[in-house]
Amino acid sequence: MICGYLGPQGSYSYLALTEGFPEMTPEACDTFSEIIEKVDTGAIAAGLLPVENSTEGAVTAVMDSLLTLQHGAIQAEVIYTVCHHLFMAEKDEAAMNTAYSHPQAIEQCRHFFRTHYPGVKLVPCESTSTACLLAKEAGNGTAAIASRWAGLHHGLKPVRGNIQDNRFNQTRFVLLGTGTPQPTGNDKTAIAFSFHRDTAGNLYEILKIFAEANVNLTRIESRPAKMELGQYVFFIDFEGHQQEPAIGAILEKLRLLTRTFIIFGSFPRAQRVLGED
Ligand SMILES: O=C(O)C(=O)C[C@]1(C(=O)O)C=C[C@@H](O)C=C1
Repeated sequence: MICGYLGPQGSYSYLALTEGFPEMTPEACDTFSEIIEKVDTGAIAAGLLPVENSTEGAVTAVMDSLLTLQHGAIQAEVIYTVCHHLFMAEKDEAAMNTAYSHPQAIEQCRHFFRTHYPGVKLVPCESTSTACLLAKEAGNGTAAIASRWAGLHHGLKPVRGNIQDNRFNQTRFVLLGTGTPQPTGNDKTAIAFSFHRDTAGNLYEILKIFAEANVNLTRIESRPAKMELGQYVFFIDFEGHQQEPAIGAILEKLRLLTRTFIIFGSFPRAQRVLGED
């Protein structure tokens, strides 16, 4: 089964995919929206996407792209411990003037650079593994923030290890595919919705439905609806599976109260944390 991920090889998406789903054949993609589109059209069977990080919060590009999802559904989730390292083509710290990485990784290491390399310019690029290719190509003075695996795989020299600002740095990924996995008794459901009008108590009414059914929410986020200032799309993850009658009843009530209403899927909760070395 082919599974798309944010490439090239060595990105955290790649590491989470190969450790979490070793039976899949990884296919490198350039963007998160490309992965979603390919799953939706059936060009690939599955895709792995980072959705949130314990330090930096939501991966907003993924959330926005998920709103376009048509046929795909979340099948599973994995949690990966992200441990960043600093690499250069030649180990020459004094010459370092630029460091490339994915925007999420840059934010996860910002304090480290302010403290240790305040003069180094942090430049965002498509992924942490693209950063390795850029550092290799540019050579002198250019560094990459990436996993140890990626840096060594792309032939770079390690400069500093464990540079993330927070020792506890985990990213949660979801596996997109098609169909709905069977309930396991320990599942989560992910949805998004918007409201018809901006009126008092909208969100309260939704939260009350969950509270009265005694259903625990595991995540709540909002993103701009990108239509008008003050209009939002809400993303909620909660415990339970859409095929359980109590959860099905909640979803029906929500559908009546909302404008856009998307069920991203019901899937088993992550059982263990990957990437611990
Ligand atoms: O650039 C990568 O290595 C990715 O897989 C992307 C990504 C992200 O978007 O959050 C994945 C995990 C880390 O939090 C940093 C970057």
